[in-house]
Amino acid sequence: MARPLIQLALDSLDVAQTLKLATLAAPYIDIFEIGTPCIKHNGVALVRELRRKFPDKLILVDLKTMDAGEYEATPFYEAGADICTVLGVSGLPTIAGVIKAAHKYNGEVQVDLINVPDKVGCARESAKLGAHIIGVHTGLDAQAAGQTPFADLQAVAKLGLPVRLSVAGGIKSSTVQQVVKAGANIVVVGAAIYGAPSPADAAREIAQLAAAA
Ligand SMILES: O=C([C@H](O)CO)[C@H](O)[C@H](O)COP(=O)(O)O
Repeated sequence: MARPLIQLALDSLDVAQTLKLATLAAPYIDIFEIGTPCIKHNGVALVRELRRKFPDKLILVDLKTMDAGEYEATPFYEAGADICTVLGVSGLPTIAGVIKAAHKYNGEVQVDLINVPDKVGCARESAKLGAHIIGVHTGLDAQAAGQTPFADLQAVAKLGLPVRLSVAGGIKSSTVQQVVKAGANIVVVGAAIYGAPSPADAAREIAQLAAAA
């Protein structure tokens, strides 16, 4: 398997803080995720700014699109996003719309399984439609209620779908190897990096652990 990619979730609303964190962690990060609260607050201009500052990084915009897939995602691909997310619960026509927008800009689509009741079924159908990445995701509120993404990751990985698997939801240095061994190709890390005393050291440690798993 190729080296797992590390995705840093940029979840601050503040642009200066977001750029500072991205700069500190950049040497250890493959994908910058502009988190949902951050993209809602700052909009497409932040995609352009990150693209300009980090021409060699992949940029994922965590739109979590729920409707009007092609219409909503198009300006973000146009601004330089490599990957946009769409909710699995949005349904197949919306997912297909984001895939159509991605094709126009040579981009990719991640279907986020957050709160999807039948995650295995949704992952199968999304892969059939042409989604590139399936995201197994325990959101911040579900994490606060004690949930984790580990069992769902195992269930989706077992399917052996022709897609990359991303995992998000409180991943940290003590769990990164567990998710890579379970089949994650992309490991998303937010709080364990931005909440660490040294985000750069935390990012380096997590990247090294993932590569060694
Ligand atoms: O996607 C996220 C969340 O739903 C807010 O939009 C987080 O960025 C994602 O969960 C990663 O952050 P951590 O769980 O803190 O690692």
